[in-house]
Amino acid sequence: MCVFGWLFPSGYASSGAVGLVLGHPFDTVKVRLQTQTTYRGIADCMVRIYRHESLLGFFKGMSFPVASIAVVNSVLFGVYSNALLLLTATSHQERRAQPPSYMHIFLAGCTGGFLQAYFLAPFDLIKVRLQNQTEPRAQPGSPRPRYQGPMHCAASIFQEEGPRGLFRGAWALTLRDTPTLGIYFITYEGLCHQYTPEGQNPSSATVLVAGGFAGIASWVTATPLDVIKSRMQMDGLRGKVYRGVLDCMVSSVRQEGVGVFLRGLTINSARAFPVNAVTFLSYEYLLRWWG
Ligand SMILES: CN(C)C(=N)NCCC[C@H](N)C(=O)O
Repeated sequence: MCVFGWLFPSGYASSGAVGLVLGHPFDTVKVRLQTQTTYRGIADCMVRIYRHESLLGFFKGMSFPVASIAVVNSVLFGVYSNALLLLTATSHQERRAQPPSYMHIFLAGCTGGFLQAYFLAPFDLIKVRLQNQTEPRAQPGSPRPRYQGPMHCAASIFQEEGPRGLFRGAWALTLRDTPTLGIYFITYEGLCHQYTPEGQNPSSATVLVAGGFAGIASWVTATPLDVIKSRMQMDGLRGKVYRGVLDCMVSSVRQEGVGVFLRGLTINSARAFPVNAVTFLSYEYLLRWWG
């Protein structure tokens, strides 16, 4: 069953993409709050984006995440399923009767998170750079944004910062995703186990609720490093140059206090529920069809 993650990414593409499109406006507000200090809060940021950039401003940088979701989720869920298979020597169906230990679930989730971070890094970098462009849609005579679109952004980063530039912030992203994806899968499997009769598959309602809470639990714990990751990805563009993840943490705390680590927490959590409810529903159904 475990090759399904690599063989059937189209299921992830359609289901994951819907959640991603719905969640993108929240993601844009979160990224702006984490990297720009001019906004006074969620409402101020939303009003200013709407007034200055129109509704389209909320959807900046969306195309690459939508185009890459199938690959990123296939790596994450494929590695997770295969790691669990290696650790427990049981198939998905057998695991309903013989649930794996939480330690195995955590380790498999961390492995998935670690490996997916490298596939996600360049797409996430381009997304964050485009989301941070505050120029309204190009009109004759108006100033043009630095990046004209995702391909232009990728090419410019490649030219200006070299191939390694496309992986700016990848270390912070790996530190963010490795433990938090362990938490993600533990929360999901734990809630499904709790609310499903012995030996049965969880109902769709259980999957949606468990997936939603898994998203919230993982994003709450991921937010501090999410702030650092977003700042590292914007590094250099606005003059500040961090010497590494630790330097970024120290200088952010010095300038803005420890509260800086909570930037975007509320909006991250609100976005996490629907996006991850839909993601886990597609994961469960793909496993059952091809499991
Ligand atoms: C805390 N983290 C990094 C995660 N839970 N990641 C996996 C879920 C990713 C999903 N597409 C989302 O954007 O929420």
